[in-house]
Amino acid sequence: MASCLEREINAFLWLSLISVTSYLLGKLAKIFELWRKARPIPGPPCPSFYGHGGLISTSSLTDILYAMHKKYGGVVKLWLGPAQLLVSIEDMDLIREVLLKAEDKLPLTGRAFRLAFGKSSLFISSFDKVEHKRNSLELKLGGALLERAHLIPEQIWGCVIENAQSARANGAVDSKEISLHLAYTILATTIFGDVFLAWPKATVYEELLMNISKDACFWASYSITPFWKRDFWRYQDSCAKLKCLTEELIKECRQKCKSGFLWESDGHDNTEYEPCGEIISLMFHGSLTMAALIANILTRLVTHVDIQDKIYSEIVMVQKVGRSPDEQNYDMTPNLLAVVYESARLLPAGPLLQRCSLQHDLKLKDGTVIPAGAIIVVPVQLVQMDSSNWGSDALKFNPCRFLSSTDGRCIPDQKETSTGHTSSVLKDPNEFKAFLPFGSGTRACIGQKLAVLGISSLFAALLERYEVRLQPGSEINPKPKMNNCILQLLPSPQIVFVKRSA
Ligand code: HEM
Repeated sequence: MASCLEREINAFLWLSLISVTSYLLGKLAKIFELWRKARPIPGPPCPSFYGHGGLISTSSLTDILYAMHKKYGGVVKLWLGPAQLLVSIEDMDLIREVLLKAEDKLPLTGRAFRLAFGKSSLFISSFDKVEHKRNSLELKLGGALLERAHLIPEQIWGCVIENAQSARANGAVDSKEISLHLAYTILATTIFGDVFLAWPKATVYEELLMNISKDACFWASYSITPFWKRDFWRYQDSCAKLKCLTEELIKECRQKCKSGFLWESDGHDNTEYEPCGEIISLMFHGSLTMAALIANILTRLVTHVDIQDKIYSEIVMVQKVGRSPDEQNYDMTPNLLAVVYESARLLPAGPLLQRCSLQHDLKLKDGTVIPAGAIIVVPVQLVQMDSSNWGSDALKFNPCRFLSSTDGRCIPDQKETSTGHTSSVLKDPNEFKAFLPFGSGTRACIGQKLAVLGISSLFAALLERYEVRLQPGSEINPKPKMNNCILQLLPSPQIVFVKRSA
């Protein structure tokens, strides 16, 4: 009896040993396979078993990639660990191909959103799981919601500015703070409509969202969720409160407006549709990215007063012609839109676009094979400031590059202002292969149109009423830095909105 039991234990132990060993051997085989496949990709030799991790901890990844691309060409590999390969693509011919073919995203982004806001079918790794939701949301964002973003009542912006200025003794406002508030108001009013404008908890909601956005990347960076940390639970508590408020707002919207836009199930599956996580994720990503762009535009306008004056002339011109409310101002205000695009070019939302192909190796037309699971990045900040893509003034703020003019100029003159005709025509930004602030390909931003229209309508309303000036003594030479996972100009200048005379 005893020897029978002994034999069974022995058999069990052998089986366990064999399964653990084959599992480890499988893992090892995968690592060797990855090394073999990665070998032809150019890149610096690995300094240790742990790869180039040490290099990355001492300087910014963008700076490292700049040096590596200069030395090794348009495709470069770096090892972040023995089994973690990063491949950076700077070659313009390959970028669009990669962004089209590499359909998945890194799991970390999805993790940050899931940890903060719960289940969402947007901002997740696998393209297969996100494809349907992307398509249906893109339709909604490009239809009725786009119109709402364009038609936000202009008086709202007056109230926002006046309240912000009166809260400060010297009347100057911090450009980053006001931009966050403006972006949040555009997006929330677009998504929730008039219900949001009358909602008494809008300020509390904004504070919670902004506080959470400061910590989201930090808590998601833990590979094991830090349940033992008190601050983590405080963070989770704020996330739960935000979720409750969102549910409350959605409920109110459902009651007050019969046709919701984002919170209706599109009938794709029979499972109960849960819009909360999705709406908070959109509010989170949209508010932060739009705020960064608004702050950037404000900084450009106070430092390029001539351009600000020209945009004002353009807006006056549009008023003279008479703008109908359902008209989208794409062809009416080319100079304003050129400023929006040029600001987005010089300061994209993040320094890198990231992708991966979870299941399959990626074969590119130049013969490069990127192994499945490798982290693929496009150093968008480098690409958008590269003189070989943008000419010798690539580092300069020059909105004219997005304009073509029948007479060779790009800004309206006195005569055009009085007649109401402009000779400037906005070029399609997609004509520029190296213009990627909203990404490109299968996982490109689906909010691009909404963001551009919302922001240009905002600036049309603001500049019509106010002149934006730099507060004397405020720092005007900010450097782009990563803040809450978004590239921003820090420190943000103090600005004053001076009311124009009637
Ligand atoms: C200035 C504002 C914005 C910027 C600069 C921006 C930028 C980006 C970028 C760079 C990506 C990744 C693209 C890629 O990997 O190819 C992205 C993804 C995304 N954006 Fe935006 N975005 C902005 C506003 C918005 C808004 C207002 C919305 C919606 C309300 C939105 C919705 C999305 C969604 C859903 C994705 C994820 C797409 C996916 O993973 O499949 N974005 N955005």
